[in-house]
Amino acid sequence: MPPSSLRVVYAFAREMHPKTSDVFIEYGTAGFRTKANLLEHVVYRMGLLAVIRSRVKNGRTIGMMITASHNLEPDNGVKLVDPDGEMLEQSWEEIATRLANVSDNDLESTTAEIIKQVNADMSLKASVFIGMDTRYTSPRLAAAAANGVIALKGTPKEFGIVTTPMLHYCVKCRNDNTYGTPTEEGYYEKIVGAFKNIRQKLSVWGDYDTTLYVDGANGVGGKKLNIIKKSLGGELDLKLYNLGGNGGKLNLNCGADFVKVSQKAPVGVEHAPFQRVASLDGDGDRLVYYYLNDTDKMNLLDGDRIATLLASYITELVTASEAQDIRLGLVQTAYANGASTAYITKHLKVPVTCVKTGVKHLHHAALSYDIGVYFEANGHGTVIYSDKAKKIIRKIAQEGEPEQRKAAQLLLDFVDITNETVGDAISDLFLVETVLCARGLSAARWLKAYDDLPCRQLKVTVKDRNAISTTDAERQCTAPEGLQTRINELVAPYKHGRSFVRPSGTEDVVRVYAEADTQESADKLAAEVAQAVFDQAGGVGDRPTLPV
Ligand SMILES: CC(=O)N[C@H]1[C@@H](OP(=O)(O)O)O[C@H](CO)[C@@H](O)[C@@H]1O
Ligand SMILES: [Mg+2]
Repeated sequence: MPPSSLRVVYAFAREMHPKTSDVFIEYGTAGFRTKANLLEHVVYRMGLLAVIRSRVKNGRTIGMMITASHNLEPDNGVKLVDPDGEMLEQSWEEIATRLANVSDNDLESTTAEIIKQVNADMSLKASVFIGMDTRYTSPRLAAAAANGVIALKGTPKEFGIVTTPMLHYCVKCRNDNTYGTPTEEGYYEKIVGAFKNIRQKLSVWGDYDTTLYVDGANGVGGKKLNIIKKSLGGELDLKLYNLGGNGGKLNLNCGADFVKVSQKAPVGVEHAPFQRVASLDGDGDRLVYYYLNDTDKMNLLDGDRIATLLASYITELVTASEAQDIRLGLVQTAYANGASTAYITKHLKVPVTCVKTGVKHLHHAALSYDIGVYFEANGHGTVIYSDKAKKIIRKIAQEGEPEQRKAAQLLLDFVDITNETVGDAISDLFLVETVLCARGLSAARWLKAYDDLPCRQLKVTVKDRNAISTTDAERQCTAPEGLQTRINELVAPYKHGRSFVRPSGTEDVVRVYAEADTQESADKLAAEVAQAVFDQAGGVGDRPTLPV
């Protein structure tokens, strides 16, 4: 593109999407995320970057999702999706951060530098898919994103309101047409179609009940399930709550993050004793289950439970199909409940890898297995199957003995229900429902697999959260000096005690995690560690207090 026309682009940027704040913003665990009114120039610039990225990838499609996931309504964010539907390559996060923070005056020269640095051929075509969540600030930001794409002569395609995983799926399909059709309808056809297929092969038995309550977090996931619901026939009877009507506010006292962190039932959902409820987050990429018993006690089935359920069913099918040479493994983070890790290694006898927080790390580690199941405890995860594994299973489904064929065919449906690009609440919900149905399980019986260790998460506000450094998949703290020694001293007296701290990548806080043999102990240990963080890492505001 000749420099004169680029000049017009930057003049337009200054005029239409000026940088109005000097607050430094970083491409974090899940892209840029902050107050929506600070983001317009960032999103416009990510439109520019998406075009450059598409050209570096020979014109393959890149995705842009406007969302702040489980954050409250005033926040928003943007994340980029790479051509295979995975998160943006990590080495580009620093480039994204640089471009987002330069002054309007330096935007032109910095963009030129980046084009040179990544060796982008700006004469190539570029394609960018743009999706957004239901926040009222999203349409304006999506328009800024499209303006950025057009500015560098890329072609934007706007998907309107979609879940984050739907956008990942569409990007993958656009670049690999064997995966499916790159539209919302194509997503329903593949994922919901495979669920209906598998359910016709399984009979409803035992304690499984086809009624499922859903907490939609007043976000996009519930809205999409409302569309899907009509096509499910009698296979699954969805009762949907928190669909965004009746004044329900996005993620406010509801949704997967609220349920997981507070260990409380969300508002806006009717409850019946022992009725299982699936709770989604605001952009439909996280899922947890829970039920209340007859005394209204909360029983949570989180990402660790979903991972173990899926891994054990896949193992069962792989064994029944007699597929040889398929190595299944599970990936977790330090937030995984210690009891789940023990159950996976000792009972399921499946290897476990522990990685840093953030789906990109889990996804990456899962790639080293033939079948990799990865979940964050908060319910974000999926299963990925290598080409080798798929090929072996397909062959058995066609050529195996009848019993082997049957198992392999079920496994192929299971693969098709899975959104392999990224954690997906809707796809995961259909996977969980498949396993519960196949095994005749109620939520209460599902919970019996193992007993979670009581745990607690707290947040501490400090002057600079990056003063905290960690190692060993975030389980050990290397700075500030002395903090890890203090944590070790605090943990020592507790039976089954474990605690770690790390700076959040999405909020300006330090997160504290603790588990122990009783809830009282976990709460106390978390508070003690929070105090240590406050004292030794520059706490601001009120010092955390111990539970009374
Ligand atoms: C403890 C926790 O749940 N952390 C979440 C949260 O990251 P933080 O870096 O902890 O803020 O948001 C991420 C993006 O959704 C998610 O990947 C991660 O698991
Ligand atoms: Mg999310």
